Amino acid sequence: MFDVVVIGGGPVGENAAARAARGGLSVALVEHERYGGECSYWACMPSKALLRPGNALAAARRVPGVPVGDRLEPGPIFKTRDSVAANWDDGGQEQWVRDTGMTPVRGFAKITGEREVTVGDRVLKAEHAVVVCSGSVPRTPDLPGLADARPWTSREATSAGAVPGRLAVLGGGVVGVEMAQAWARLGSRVELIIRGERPLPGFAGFAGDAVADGLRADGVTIHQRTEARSVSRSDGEVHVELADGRLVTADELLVATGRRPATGDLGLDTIGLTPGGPLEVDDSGLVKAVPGGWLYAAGDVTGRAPLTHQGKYAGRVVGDVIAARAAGTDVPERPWTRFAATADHHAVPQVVFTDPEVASVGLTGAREPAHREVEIDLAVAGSTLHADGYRGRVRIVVDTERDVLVGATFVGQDVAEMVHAATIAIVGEVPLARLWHAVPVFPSMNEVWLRLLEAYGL
Ligand SMILES: Cc1cc2nc3c(=O)[nH]c(=O)nc-3n(C[C@H](O)[C@H](O)[C@H](O)COP(=O)(O)OP(=O)(O)OC[C@H]3O[C@@H](n4cnc5c(N)ncnc54)[C@H](O)[C@@H]3O)c2cc1C
Ligand SMILES: NC(=O)c1ccc[n+]([C@@H]2O[C@H](COP(=O)([O-])OP(=O)(O)OC[C@H]3O[C@@H](n4cnc5c(N)ncnc54)[C@H](O)[C@@H]3O)[C@@H](O)[C@H]2O)c1
Repeated sequence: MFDVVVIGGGPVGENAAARAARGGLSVALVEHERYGGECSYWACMPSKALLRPGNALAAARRVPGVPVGDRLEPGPIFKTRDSVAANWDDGGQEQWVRDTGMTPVRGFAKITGEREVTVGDRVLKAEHAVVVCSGSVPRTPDLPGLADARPWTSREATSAGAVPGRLAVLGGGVVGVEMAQAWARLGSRVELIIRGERPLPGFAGFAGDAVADGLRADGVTIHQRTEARSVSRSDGEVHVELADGRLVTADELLVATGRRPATGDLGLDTIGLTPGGPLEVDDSGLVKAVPGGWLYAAGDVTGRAPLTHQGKYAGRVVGDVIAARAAGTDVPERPWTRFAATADHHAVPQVVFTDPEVASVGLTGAREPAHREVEIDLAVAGSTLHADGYRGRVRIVVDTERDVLVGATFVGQDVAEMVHAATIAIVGEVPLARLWHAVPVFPSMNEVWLRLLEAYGL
Protein backbone atom coordinates (compact mmCIF):
# COMPACT_ATOMS: atom_id res chain seq x y z
CA MET A 1 0.00 0.00 0.00
CA PHE A 2 1.27 3.48 -0.98
CA ASP A 3 -0.20 6.84 -0.06
CA VAL A 4 -0.06 7.92 -3.71
CA VAL A 5 0.36 6.09 -7.01
CA VAL A 6 1.42 8.24 -9.96
CA ILE A 7 0.98 6.84 -13.49
CA GLY A 8 3.62 8.21 -15.89
CA GLY A 9 7.14 9.29 -15.01
CA GLY A 10 7.37 12.16 -17.49
CA PRO A 11 8.22 15.69 -16.36
CA VAL A 12 4.72 16.19 -14.98
CA GLY A 13 4.45 12.87 -13.12
CA GLU A 14 7.90 13.41 -11.63
CA ASN A 15 6.88 16.81 -10.29
CA ALA A 16 3.52 15.68 -8.92
CA ALA A 17 5.17 12.69 -7.25
CA ALA A 18 8.08 14.68 -5.81
CA ARG A 19 5.78 17.32 -4.28
CA ALA A 20 3.61 14.62 -2.68
CA ALA A 21 6.76 12.92 -1.35
CA ARG A 22 8.03 16.26 -0.03
CA GLY A 23 4.75 16.48 1.88
CA GLY A 24 5.67 13.26 3.70
CA LEU A 25 3.70 10.75 1.62
CA SER A 26 4.89 7.39 0.28
CA VAL A 27 4.75 7.48 -3.52
CA ALA A 28 4.99 4.86 -6.28
CA LEU A 29 5.90 6.31 -9.67
CA VAL A 30 4.99 3.95 -12.52
CA GLU A 31 6.71 4.28 -15.91
CA HIS A 32 6.51 1.87 -18.83
CA GLU A 33 9.12 3.45 -21.06
CA ARG A 34 11.64 5.98 -19.74
CA TYR A 35 11.65 8.15 -16.61
CA GLY A 36 11.84 11.72 -17.92
CA GLY A 37 9.06 11.19 -20.48
CA GLU A 38 8.66 12.50 -24.00
CA CYS A 39 10.17 15.89 -23.20
CA SER A 40 13.60 14.59 -22.22
CA TYR A 41 14.16 12.07 -25.02
CA TRP A 42 11.99 12.90 -28.05
CA ALA A 43 10.56 16.39 -27.63
CA CYS A 44 11.68 19.61 -25.90
CA MET A 45 15.29 18.74 -25.19
CA PRO A 46 16.53 17.03 -28.37
CA SER A 47 14.49 19.34 -30.61
CA LYS A 48 16.09 22.39 -29.05
CA ALA A 49 19.53 20.78 -29.32
CA LEU A 50 18.90 20.43 -33.07
CA LEU A 51 17.69 24.03 -33.42
CA ARG A 52 20.32 25.81 -31.33
CA PRO A 53 23.32 25.42 -33.71
CA GLY A 54 21.38 26.85 -36.67
CA ASN A 55 20.17 29.75 -34.56
CA ALA A 56 23.71 30.42 -33.32
CA LEU A 57 25.14 30.34 -36.85
CA ALA A 58 22.42 32.68 -38.18
CA ALA A 59 22.96 35.03 -35.23
CA ALA A 60 26.73 35.12 -35.78
CA ARG A 61 26.22 35.90 -39.46
CA ARG A 62 24.17 38.94 -38.49
CA VAL A 63 27.07 40.47 -36.60
CA PRO A 64 29.51 41.98 -39.10
CA GLY A 65 33.14 41.09 -38.49
CA VAL A 66 32.48 37.72 -36.86
CA PRO A 67 34.16 35.03 -38.97
CA VAL A 68 31.80 32.07 -39.47
CA GLY A 69 31.66 28.95 -41.60
CA ASP A 70 28.99 28.59 -44.23
CA ARG A 71 27.15 25.53 -42.97
CA LEU A 72 26.46 23.34 -39.97
CA GLU A 73 28.29 20.10 -39.23
CA PRO A 74 25.62 17.48 -38.46
CA GLY A 75 28.00 14.99 -36.77
CA PRO A 76 28.89 17.07 -33.68
CA ILE A 77 25.31 18.39 -33.54
CA PHE A 78 23.90 14.86 -33.34
CA LYS A 79 26.49 14.04 -30.67
CA THR A 80 25.39 17.00 -28.53
CA ARG A 81 21.74 16.13 -29.15
CA ASP A 82 22.39 12.54 -28.08
CA SER A 83 24.01 13.68 -24.87
CA VAL A 84 21.20 16.19 -24.19
CA ALA A 85 18.83 13.21 -24.52
CA ALA A 86 21.08 11.29 -22.07
CA ASN A 87 21.72 8.83 -24.91
CA TRP A 88 18.12 7.70 -24.30
CA ASP A 89 19.25 6.09 -21.05
CA ASP A 90 17.01 6.93 -18.09
CA GLY A 91 19.22 5.35 -15.40
CA GLY A 92 20.03 8.76 -13.93
CA GLN A 93 16.35 9.70 -13.81
CA GLU A 94 15.42 6.45 -12.07
CA GLN A 95 18.17 7.07 -9.53
CA TRP A 96 16.71 10.54 -8.92
CA VAL A 97 13.32 8.92 -8.26
CA ARG A 98 14.95 6.71 -5.58
CA ASP A 99 17.02 9.58 -4.16
CA THR A 100 13.83 11.61 -3.75
CA GLY A 101 12.44 8.85 -1.54
CA MET A 102 9.93 7.51 -4.06
CA THR A 103 9.49 3.95 -5.34
CA PRO A 104 9.99 3.48 -9.08
CA VAL A 105 7.78 0.79 -10.60
CA ARG A 106 8.55 -0.29 -14.16
CA GLY A 107 5.66 -1.41 -16.35
CA PHE A 108 2.38 -0.36 -17.95
CA ALA A 109 -0.17 0.85 -15.40
CA LYS A 110 -3.90 0.30 -15.66
CA ILE A 111 -6.56 1.57 -13.32
CA THR A 112 -8.42 -1.52 -12.11
CA GLY A 113 -10.73 0.01 -9.54
CA GLU A 114 -11.12 2.83 -7.03
CA ARG A 115 -7.67 3.72 -5.63
CA GLU A 116 -6.22 0.68 -7.41
CA VAL A 117 -3.60 0.45 -10.15
CA THR A 118 -2.32 -2.78 -11.66
CA VAL A 119 1.11 -3.11 -13.25
CA GLY A 120 1.58 -6.57 -14.75
CA ASP A 121 0.71 -8.91 -11.90
CA ARG A 122 1.37 -6.33 -9.21
CA VAL A 123 -1.58 -4.54 -7.63
CA LEU A 124 -0.78 -1.12 -6.15
CA LYS A 125 -3.29 0.28 -3.68
CA ALA A 126 -3.34 4.02 -3.06
CA GLU A 127 -4.46 5.19 0.37
CA HIS A 128 -4.99 8.81 -0.70
CA ALA A 129 -4.78 9.31 -4.45
CA VAL A 130 -3.99 8.06 -7.93
CA VAL A 131 -2.53 10.68 -10.25
CA VAL A 132 -2.62 10.18 -14.02
CA CYS A 133 0.25 11.88 -15.85
CA SER A 134 0.36 9.60 -18.88
CA GLY A 135 0.99 12.44 -21.35
CA SER A 136 0.02 12.33 -25.01
CA VAL A 137 0.72 10.42 -28.22
CA PRO A 138 0.88 11.64 -31.83
CA ARG A 139 -2.43 12.14 -33.62
CA THR A 140 -2.09 10.77 -37.15
CA PRO A 141 -4.57 11.59 -39.91
CA ASP A 142 -6.47 8.77 -41.54
CA LEU A 143 -4.79 9.09 -44.96
CA PRO A 144 -4.71 6.32 -47.58
CA GLY A 145 -1.24 4.77 -47.67
CA LEU A 146 0.15 6.70 -44.74
CA ALA A 147 0.88 3.80 -42.39
CA ASP A 148 2.63 1.79 -45.12
CA ALA A 149 4.80 4.79 -46.00
CA ARG A 150 6.53 4.50 -42.57
CA PRO A 151 6.33 8.22 -41.77
CA TRP A 152 8.39 9.95 -39.12
CA THR A 153 6.65 11.11 -35.98
CA SER A 154 8.27 13.69 -33.70
CA ARG A 155 10.26 10.79 -32.22
CA GLU A 156 12.18 10.11 -35.44
CA ALA A 157 12.39 13.83 -36.22
CA THR A 158 14.16 14.48 -32.92
CA SER A 159 16.33 11.36 -32.78
CA ALA A 160 17.40 10.68 -36.39
CA GLY A 161 21.15 10.34 -36.88
CA ALA A 162 21.32 11.08 -40.61
CA VAL A 163 20.13 14.07 -42.60
CA PRO A 164 17.51 13.09 -45.20
CA GLY A 165 18.17 14.66 -48.61
CA ARG A 166 14.51 15.70 -48.84
CA LEU A 167 12.03 15.96 -46.01
CA ALA A 168 8.29 16.58 -46.36
CA VAL A 169 6.53 17.89 -43.26
CA LEU A 170 2.77 17.61 -42.81
CA GLY A 171 1.31 20.11 -40.32
CA GLY A 172 2.25 23.71 -39.60
CA GLY A 173 2.02 23.68 -35.81
CA VAL A 174 4.95 24.07 -33.46
CA VAL A 175 6.52 20.67 -34.20
CA GLY A 176 6.12 21.26 -37.93
CA VAL A 177 7.88 24.63 -38.04
CA GLU A 178 10.60 23.80 -35.52
CA MET A 179 11.54 20.55 -37.22
CA ALA A 180 11.22 22.02 -40.74
CA GLN A 181 13.77 24.67 -39.83
CA ALA A 182 16.09 22.40 -37.86
CA TRP A 183 16.37 19.90 -40.72
CA ALA A 184 16.54 22.56 -43.43
CA ARG A 185 19.49 24.11 -41.64
CA LEU A 186 21.09 20.70 -41.22
CA GLY A 187 20.95 20.29 -45.00
CA SER A 188 17.58 18.74 -45.98
CA ARG A 189 15.46 20.19 -48.75
CA VAL A 190 12.23 20.69 -46.84
CA GLU A 191 8.65 21.06 -48.08
CA LEU A 192 6.07 22.05 -45.48
CA ILE A 193 2.40 21.26 -46.10
CA ILE A 194 -0.07 23.40 -44.14
CA ARG A 195 -3.82 23.79 -44.16
CA GLY A 196 -4.03 27.52 -43.53
CA GLU A 197 -2.68 30.73 -44.99
CA ARG A 198 0.29 30.66 -42.61
CA PRO A 199 1.86 28.28 -40.07
CA LEU A 200 1.26 28.51 -36.29
CA PRO A 201 -2.51 29.09 -36.43
CA GLY A 202 -2.76 29.34 -32.65
CA PHE A 203 -0.52 32.41 -32.54
CA ALA A 204 -0.87 36.04 -33.62
CA GLY A 205 -0.95 36.24 -37.43
CA PHE A 206 2.20 38.34 -37.67
CA ALA A 207 4.07 35.60 -35.78
CA GLY A 208 3.12 32.91 -38.31
CA ASP A 209 4.02 35.25 -41.19
CA ALA A 210 7.44 36.02 -39.71
CA VAL A 211 8.20 32.33 -39.12
CA ALA A 212 7.08 31.52 -42.68
CA ASP A 213 9.50 34.19 -43.96
CA GLY A 214 12.26 32.68 -41.79
CA LEU A 215 11.58 29.21 -43.16
CA ARG A 216 11.55 30.43 -46.76
CA ALA A 217 14.85 32.21 -46.17
CA ASP A 218 16.24 28.79 -45.23
CA GLY A 219 14.98 27.33 -48.51
CA VAL A 220 11.82 25.68 -47.14
CA THR A 221 8.98 25.44 -49.67
CA ILE A 222 5.61 26.06 -48.02
CA HIS A 223 2.49 24.56 -49.59
CA GLN A 224 -0.25 26.58 -47.92
CA ARG A 225 -4.06 26.26 -47.95
CA THR A 226 -3.85 22.58 -48.83
CA GLU A 227 -3.94 19.10 -47.35
CA ALA A 228 -2.50 15.70 -48.06
CA ARG A 229 -4.91 13.37 -49.87
CA SER A 230 -2.85 10.20 -50.00
CA VAL A 231 0.67 8.94 -49.35
CA SER A 232 2.73 6.16 -50.90
CA ARG A 233 6.28 4.90 -50.67
CA SER A 234 8.20 3.27 -53.48
CA ASP A 235 11.87 2.84 -54.34
CA GLY A 236 12.90 4.57 -51.12
CA GLU A 237 10.86 7.67 -51.92
CA VAL A 238 7.71 8.88 -50.28
CA HIS A 239 5.08 10.61 -52.40
CA VAL A 240 2.46 12.90 -50.88
CA GLU A 241 -0.46 13.79 -53.11
CA LEU A 242 -1.93 17.17 -52.19
CA ALA A 243 -5.59 18.22 -52.43
CA ASP A 244 -4.85 20.37 -55.49
CA GLY A 245 -3.22 17.45 -57.32
CA ARG A 246 0.40 18.52 -56.76
CA LEU A 247 2.85 15.82 -55.72
CA VAL A 248 5.52 16.27 -53.05
CA THR A 249 8.32 13.72 -53.26
CA ALA A 250 10.76 13.25 -50.40
CA ASP A 251 13.03 10.73 -48.70
CA GLU A 252 11.15 11.04 -45.39
CA LEU A 253 7.75 12.37 -44.34
CA LEU A 254 7.26 13.89 -40.89
CA VAL A 255 3.65 13.84 -39.72
CA ALA A 256 3.24 16.66 -37.20
CA THR A 257 -0.53 17.00 -37.00
CA GLY A 258 -0.97 17.27 -33.24
CA ARG A 259 -1.20 14.99 -30.23
CA ARG A 260 -3.99 13.32 -28.25
CA PRO A 261 -4.18 12.39 -24.57
CA ALA A 262 -2.72 8.97 -23.72
CA THR A 263 -5.85 7.52 -22.12
CA GLY A 264 -6.71 4.75 -24.58
CA ASP A 265 -5.38 1.78 -22.59
CA LEU A 266 -5.52 3.13 -19.04
CA GLY A 267 -8.53 1.11 -17.95
CA LEU A 268 -10.71 4.22 -17.61
CA ASP A 269 -13.79 2.16 -18.48
CA THR A 270 -13.41 0.31 -15.16
CA ILE A 271 -14.27 3.57 -13.37
CA GLY A 272 -17.00 4.69 -15.76
CA LEU A 273 -14.93 7.00 -17.99
CA THR A 274 -14.56 6.84 -21.76
CA PRO A 275 -11.04 5.92 -22.90
CA GLY A 276 -9.29 8.10 -25.45
CA GLY A 277 -10.34 11.59 -24.41
CA PRO A 278 -8.70 14.05 -22.04
CA LEU A 279 -9.13 13.73 -18.28
CA GLU A 280 -10.90 16.95 -17.44
CA VAL A 281 -9.74 18.39 -14.14
CA ASP A 282 -10.58 21.31 -11.88
CA ASP A 283 -7.87 23.76 -10.90
CA SER A 284 -6.68 21.50 -8.06
CA GLY A 285 -6.15 18.68 -10.58
CA LEU A 286 -9.09 16.57 -9.37
CA VAL A 287 -10.74 14.64 -12.23
CA LYS A 288 -14.19 16.20 -12.46
CA ALA A 289 -16.19 13.12 -13.50
CA VAL A 290 -14.95 10.79 -10.75
CA PRO A 291 -16.55 10.93 -7.30
CA GLY A 292 -14.70 10.21 -4.08
CA GLY A 293 -11.85 12.69 -4.47
CA TRP A 294 -9.17 10.09 -5.21
CA LEU A 295 -8.36 10.53 -8.93
CA TYR A 296 -6.18 13.42 -10.07
CA ALA A 297 -4.49 14.21 -13.39
CA ALA A 298 -1.98 16.73 -14.70
CA GLY A 299 -0.06 17.55 -17.87
CA ASP A 300 -0.80 16.69 -21.50
CA VAL A 301 -3.35 14.05 -20.49
CA THR A 302 -5.72 16.78 -19.26
CA GLY A 303 -5.67 18.70 -22.55
CA ARG A 304 -5.30 21.95 -20.61
CA ALA A 305 -1.98 23.49 -21.63
CA PRO A 306 0.17 20.84 -23.29
CA LEU A 307 3.58 22.27 -22.47
CA THR A 308 6.24 20.93 -20.16
CA HIS A 309 6.51 23.98 -17.90
CA GLN A 310 2.75 24.35 -17.55
CA GLY A 311 2.29 20.63 -16.89
CA LYS A 312 5.01 20.70 -14.23
CA TYR A 313 3.22 23.64 -12.60
CA ALA A 314 -0.02 21.62 -12.58
CA GLY A 315 1.96 18.66 -11.20
CA ARG A 316 3.28 20.78 -8.33
CA VAL A 317 -0.26 21.92 -7.58
CA VAL A 318 -1.58 18.34 -7.55
CA GLY A 319 1.26 17.07 -5.33
CA ASP A 320 0.74 19.88 -2.84
CA VAL A 321 -3.05 19.44 -2.83
CA ILE A 322 -2.78 15.71 -2.14
CA ALA A 323 -0.21 16.21 0.61
CA ALA A 324 -2.31 18.94 2.23
CA ARG A 325 -5.55 16.94 2.05
CA ALA A 326 -3.78 13.85 3.43
CA ALA A 327 -2.53 15.93 6.37
CA GLY A 328 -6.06 17.18 7.02
CA THR A 329 -5.07 20.73 6.10
CA ASP A 330 -7.73 22.99 4.65
CA VAL A 331 -7.24 23.38 0.88
CA PRO A 332 -8.82 26.68 -0.14
CA GLU A 333 -10.52 26.71 -3.54
CA ARG A 334 -9.54 30.34 -4.17
CA PRO A 335 -7.56 31.16 -7.32
CA TRP A 336 -3.87 32.05 -7.11
CA THR A 337 -3.17 29.88 -4.06
CA ARG A 338 -0.52 27.19 -4.50
CA PHE A 339 -3.40 24.71 -4.58
CA ALA A 340 -4.90 26.03 -7.84
CA ALA A 341 -3.43 26.05 -11.36
CA THR A 342 -4.96 29.48 -11.98
CA ALA A 343 -2.30 30.59 -14.48
CA ASP A 344 -3.67 28.03 -16.97
CA HIS A 345 -6.57 30.43 -17.58
CA HIS A 346 -4.61 33.67 -17.82
CA ALA A 347 -0.92 33.34 -18.45
CA VAL A 348 0.42 30.33 -20.35
CA PRO A 349 3.80 31.26 -21.82
CA GLN A 350 5.15 29.48 -24.88
CA VAL A 351 8.22 29.90 -27.04
CA VAL A 352 8.58 28.59 -30.58
CA PHE A 353 12.32 28.15 -30.89
CA THR A 354 12.60 28.94 -34.59
CA ASP A 355 14.48 31.85 -36.17
CA PRO A 356 12.79 34.24 -35.69
CA GLU A 357 11.55 33.06 -32.32
CA VAL A 358 7.97 33.53 -31.19
CA ALA A 359 7.39 34.09 -27.49
CA SER A 360 3.88 34.64 -26.28
CA VAL A 361 1.83 34.64 -23.09
CA GLY A 362 -1.85 35.19 -22.39
CA LEU A 363 -4.10 36.51 -25.14
CA THR A 364 -2.75 36.77 -28.68
CA GLY A 365 -5.24 39.53 -29.52
CA ALA A 366 -8.18 41.56 -28.20
CA ARG A 367 -11.17 39.43 -27.17
CA GLU A 368 -13.42 41.94 -25.40
CA PRO A 369 -14.48 45.54 -26.02
CA ALA A 370 -12.27 46.64 -23.10
CA HIS A 371 -9.19 45.10 -24.71
CA ARG A 372 -6.78 47.22 -26.70
CA GLU A 373 -3.94 45.95 -28.84
CA VAL A 374 -0.70 47.90 -29.13
CA GLU A 375 1.63 46.60 -31.82
CA ILE A 376 5.01 48.01 -32.81
CA ASP A 377 8.26 46.93 -34.41
CA LEU A 378 10.96 45.68 -32.09
CA ALA A 379 13.32 48.45 -33.14
CA VAL A 380 15.35 49.90 -30.29
CA ALA A 381 19.04 50.55 -29.71
CA GLY A 382 19.37 47.09 -28.16
CA SER A 383 18.00 45.30 -31.23
CA THR A 384 20.18 47.36 -33.59
CA LEU A 385 23.21 46.25 -31.63
CA HIS A 386 21.96 42.69 -31.30
CA ALA A 387 21.90 41.92 -35.04
CA ASP A 388 22.50 43.75 -38.27
CA GLY A 389 19.13 44.42 -39.90
CA TYR A 390 17.25 43.11 -36.84
CA ARG A 391 13.58 42.45 -37.64
CA GLY A 392 11.09 41.98 -34.85
CA ARG A 393 7.58 42.88 -33.80
CA VAL A 394 5.70 42.98 -30.52
CA ARG A 395 2.02 43.12 -29.64
CA ILE A 396 0.61 43.62 -26.20
CA VAL A 397 -3.05 43.31 -25.26
CA VAL A 398 -4.26 45.58 -22.47
CA ASP A 399 -7.44 45.35 -20.44
CA THR A 400 -8.20 49.07 -20.40
CA GLU A 401 -10.80 48.78 -17.64
CA ARG A 402 -8.39 47.17 -15.19
CA ASP A 403 -5.31 48.92 -16.69
CA VAL A 404 -3.41 45.63 -16.81
CA LEU A 405 -1.67 43.52 -19.41
CA VAL A 406 -3.57 40.40 -20.55
CA GLY A 407 -1.36 39.22 -23.39
CA ALA A 408 1.94 39.72 -25.18
CA THR A 409 3.57 38.29 -28.30
CA PHE A 410 7.20 38.92 -29.20
CA VAL A 411 8.64 37.89 -32.57
CA GLY A 412 12.30 38.22 -33.49
CA GLN A 413 15.73 36.76 -32.94
CA ASP A 414 16.38 35.90 -29.29
CA VAL A 415 13.07 37.09 -27.84
CA ALA A 416 12.51 33.91 -25.79
CA GLU A 417 13.96 35.38 -22.63
CA MET A 418 11.81 38.52 -22.95
CA VAL A 419 8.48 36.82 -22.36
CA HIS A 420 8.91 36.19 -18.65
CA ALA A 421 8.60 39.90 -17.88
CA ALA A 422 5.19 39.85 -19.57
CA THR A 423 4.22 36.70 -17.66
CA ILE A 424 5.06 38.44 -14.39
CA ALA A 425 3.11 41.55 -15.39
CA ILE A 426 0.02 39.45 -16.23
CA VAL A 427 0.16 37.17 -13.19
CA GLY A 428 0.95 40.09 -10.89
CA GLU A 429 -1.81 42.22 -12.50
CA VAL A 430 0.65 45.09 -12.44
CA PRO A 431 -1.17 48.31 -13.36
CA LEU A 432 0.40 49.83 -16.47
CA ALA A 433 0.84 53.09 -14.59
CA ARG A 434 3.13 51.17 -12.22
CA LEU A 435 4.76 49.13 -15.01
CA TRP A 436 5.91 52.47 -16.36
CA HIS A 437 8.34 52.57 -13.43
CA ALA A 438 9.94 49.24 -14.43
CA VAL A 439 12.67 50.99 -16.36
CA PRO A 440 14.21 48.77 -19.07
CA VAL A 441 17.96 48.69 -19.37
CA PHE A 442 19.63 50.70 -22.15
CA PRO A 443 20.75 49.42 -24.64
CA SER A 444 18.81 46.14 -24.33
CA MET A 445 15.97 44.75 -26.42
CA ASN A 446 13.70 45.11 -23.39
CA GLU A 447 13.59 48.83 -24.13
CA VAL A 448 10.71 47.90 -26.41
CA TRP A 449 8.57 47.88 -23.21
CA LEU A 450 9.09 51.63 -22.97
CA ARG A 451 8.08 52.11 -26.59
CA LEU A 452 4.97 49.94 -26.06
CA LEU A 453 3.86 51.94 -23.03
CA GLU A 454 4.50 55.19 -24.89
CA ALA A 455 2.44 53.91 -27.83
CA TYR A 456 -0.30 53.06 -25.32
CA GLY A 457 -0.28 56.68 -24.20
CA LEU A 458 1.86 56.80 -21.08
C1 LIG B 1 8.79 17.53 -30.75
C2 LIG B 1 8.22 18.17 -29.51
C3 LIG B 1 8.85 19.26 -28.96
C4 LIG B 1 8.34 19.84 -27.81
N1 LIG B 1 8.98 20.94 -27.32
C5 LIG B 1 8.50 21.54 -26.22
C6 LIG B 1 9.17 22.66 -25.68
O1 LIG B 1 10.18 23.13 -26.21
N2 LIG B 1 8.67 23.22 -24.56
C7 LIG B 1 7.55 22.73 -23.97
O2 LIG B 1 7.13 23.29 -22.94
N3 LIG B 1 6.89 21.67 -24.45
C8 LIG B 1 7.34 21.06 -25.57
N4 LIG B 1 6.70 19.96 -26.06
C9 LIG B 1 5.54 19.42 -25.33
C10 LIG B 1 6.04 18.54 -24.16
O3 LIG B 1 6.85 17.50 -24.66
C11 LIG B 1 4.88 17.96 -23.37
O4 LIG B 1 3.99 19.00 -23.00
C12 LIG B 1 5.38 17.26 -22.12
O5 LIG B 1 6.25 16.21 -22.43
C13 LIG B 1 4.19 16.73 -21.32
O6 LIG B 1 4.67 16.07 -20.17
P1 LIG B 1 3.81 14.89 -19.52
O7 LIG B 1 4.60 14.43 -18.34
O8 LIG B 1 2.41 15.31 -19.34
O9 LIG B 1 3.80 13.76 -20.62
P2 LIG B 1 4.97 12.90 -21.26
O10 LIG B 1 6.23 13.65 -21.37
O11 LIG B 1 4.38 12.32 -22.51
O12 LIG B 1 5.21 11.75 -20.20
C14 LIG B 1 4.24 10.78 -19.94
C15 LIG B 1 4.94 9.53 -19.43
O13 LIG B 1 3.96 8.60 -19.01
C16 LIG B 1 4.36 7.29 -19.43
N5 LIG B 1 3.13 6.51 -19.49
C17 LIG B 1 2.05 6.73 -20.28
N6 LIG B 1 1.08 5.84 -20.01
C18 LIG B 1 1.57 5.02 -19.04
C19 LIG B 1 1.05 3.90 -18.35
N7 LIG B 1 -0.19 3.47 -18.57
N8 LIG B 1 1.84 3.29 -17.44
C20 LIG B 1 3.09 3.74 -17.18
N9 LIG B 1 3.63 4.81 -17.80
C21 LIG B 1 2.88 5.44 -18.71
C22 LIG B 1 5.04 7.53 -20.77
O14 LIG B 1 5.92 6.47 -21.08
C23 LIG B 1 5.77 8.85 -20.51
O15 LIG B 1 7.07 8.62 -20.01
C24 LIG B 1 7.17 19.33 -27.21
C25 LIG B 1 6.52 18.23 -27.76
C26 LIG B 1 7.03 17.65 -28.90
C27 LIG B 1 6.33 16.45 -29.49
N1 LIG C 1 8.39 24.99 -28.35
C1 LIG C 1 7.31 24.41 -27.85
O1 LIG C 1 6.73 24.86 -26.87
C2 LIG C 1 6.77 23.18 -28.50
C3 LIG C 1 7.46 22.57 -29.52
C4 LIG C 1 6.89 21.47 -30.13
C5 LIG C 1 5.69 20.97 -29.68
N2 LIG C 1 5.06 21.57 -28.66
C6 LIG C 1 3.74 21.09 -28.23
O2 LIG C 1 3.55 19.75 -28.61
C7 LIG C 1 2.22 19.56 -29.05
C8 LIG C 1 2.21 18.90 -30.40
O3 LIG C 1 2.69 19.80 -31.42
P1 LIG C 1 2.15 19.70 -32.91
O4 LIG C 1 2.84 20.74 -33.71
O5 LIG C 1 2.21 18.29 -33.35
O6 LIG C 1 0.61 20.02 -32.73
P2 LIG C 1 -0.20 21.37 -32.95
O7 LIG C 1 -1.57 21.05 -32.49
O8 LIG C 1 0.52 22.54 -32.41
O9 LIG C 1 -0.20 21.57 -34.53
C9 LIG C 1 -0.71 20.62 -35.40
C10 LIG C 1 -1.01 21.29 -36.73
O10 LIG C 1 -1.32 20.31 -37.69
C11 LIG C 1 -2.42 20.76 -38.46
N3 LIG C 1 -3.09 19.59 -38.99
C12 LIG C 1 -3.86 18.70 -38.32
N4 LIG C 1 -4.28 17.72 -39.16
C13 LIG C 1 -3.75 18.01 -40.37
C14 LIG C 1 -3.80 17.38 -41.63
N5 LIG C 1 -4.50 16.25 -41.82
N6 LIG C 1 -3.14 17.94 -42.66
C15 LIG C 1 -2.42 19.09 -42.47
N7 LIG C 1 -2.33 19.71 -41.30
C16 LIG C 1 -2.98 19.18 -40.26
C17 LIG C 1 -3.25 21.57 -37.49
O11 LIG C 1 -4.06 22.47 -38.18
C18 LIG C 1 -2.16 22.26 -36.65
O12 LIG C 1 -1.77 23.48 -37.23
C19 LIG C 1 1.55 20.91 -29.02
O13 LIG C 1 0.81 21.01 -27.84
C20 LIG C 1 2.70 21.88 -28.99
O14 LIG C 1 2.40 23.08 -28.32
C21 LIG C 1 5.55 22.67 -28.07
